[in-house]
Amino acid sequence: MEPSSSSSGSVNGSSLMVMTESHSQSIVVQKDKAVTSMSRAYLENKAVSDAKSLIAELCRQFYAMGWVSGTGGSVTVKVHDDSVPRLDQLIVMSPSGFQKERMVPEDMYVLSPDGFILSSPASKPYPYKPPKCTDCALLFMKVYGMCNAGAVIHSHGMESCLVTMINPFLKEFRITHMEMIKGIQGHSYSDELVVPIIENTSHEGELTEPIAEAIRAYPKATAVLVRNHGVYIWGDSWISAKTQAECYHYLFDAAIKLHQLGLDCSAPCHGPIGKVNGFWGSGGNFSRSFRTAAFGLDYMMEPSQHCILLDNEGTATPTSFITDVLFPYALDNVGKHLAATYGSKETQEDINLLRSQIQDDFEQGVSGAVPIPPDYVGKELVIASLVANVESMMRSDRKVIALKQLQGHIWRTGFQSNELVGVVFDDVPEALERWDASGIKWQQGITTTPFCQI
Ligand SMILES: CSC[C@@H](O)[C@@H](O)C(=O)COP(=O)(O)O
Ligand SMILES: [Zn+2]
Repeated sequence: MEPSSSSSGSVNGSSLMVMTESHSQSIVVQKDKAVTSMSRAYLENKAVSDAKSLIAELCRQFYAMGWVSGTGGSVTVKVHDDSVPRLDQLIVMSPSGFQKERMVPEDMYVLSPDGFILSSPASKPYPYKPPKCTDCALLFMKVYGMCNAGAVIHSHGMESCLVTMINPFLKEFRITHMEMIKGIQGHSYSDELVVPIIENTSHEGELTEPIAEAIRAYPKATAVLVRNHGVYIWGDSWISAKTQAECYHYLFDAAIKLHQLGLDCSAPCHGPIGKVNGFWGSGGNFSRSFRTAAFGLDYMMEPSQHCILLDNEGTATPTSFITDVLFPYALDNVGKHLAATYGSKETQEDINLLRSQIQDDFEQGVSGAVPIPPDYVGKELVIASLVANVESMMRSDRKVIALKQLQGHIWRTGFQSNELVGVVFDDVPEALERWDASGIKWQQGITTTPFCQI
């Protein structure tokens, strides 16, 4: 095998001059005024050659799994060196247009931490093309920079492509209640895993900014799907990236198969998908999975024949508004609200409902229920015990009408006094106006919080 040669080049578009000679002891990278000297010995040390061998081995495995066939897909890892912070570690990338299962360590590129090619593979005779670093290099550098990753895998696995085609309008893949979700960094079994979907472009490099935007919008994500193309997956180390890639592919495959069975992977119960006037929705979770599609697909609705029923949480308004604003507001204001409206018919009805709920809770042994004293002990003591019960119910996220009704009244006061200001997704007002103009009926389908109108 011919030795690797050093060469000039950059994958990040900055000016660069690399001065190398095959016998020299160091490689000098001059970009603008900064000059970096890199020992040739360091570029050829064991850690670098281990990283090159690792990529060759991973590509053979990924080829066998159908992730990198037809030269598609690509892999990059950082050169592991305990003494160097991850952001300063050298980077190894696979070559472009190369049959992945036939790659050897000498075919790899070595890049500086900021994306300058420090070492290129030697040319090979016809019918090989002149060597070129992977077209994914810019994307890989972006992921390294934004996510402090240790490795990135770009897969063309069929499941990662098909899962983006089930609904061409969806901008997210969502799945929940699958054991393999635990394999994704920061997720547990019952979490909802959300993977952003970006649109494909003619050239791989043009995906760089859309991927960066998706990473900014989904800080928890460790993968981005590219519609009709494949997926980018990263992790702290090559082991983490590989493990997650296996889990992601499993979950994409599961979602496709569940869909074929008419089942919805984004609903906790994985119940039947409901068909809504020409496009698929899901039984219990239509709005979350399909919010993007729903707000864009009104041309499929026939005026006056149907009504769009909108959920609030995650559909019209971000879930974070409910969890971070509305719930804390109700918690903070329950005592104040009860004290201010204690004598009103509405609040007395709320209190009666709570009394009867708490009575049931006692009988059924629900923990956290605090006895409510009779009225004659005085308003203050009654309110104190009501507040304790409401706090306990909210901590356990109880879905009982007694709680929801009281919360609704507290939020109504908050909206009326402008202490609360509603938030809706950007596309909601425009969609509602369009539906109104087209005669399409719509309704906010809030059953448990009737007064929480945004
Ligand atoms: C089947 S060719 C696919 C390529 O155009 C690209 O999508 C890809 O993933 C691999 O790019 P490469 O430059 O060969 O590393
Ligand atoms: Zn690709």
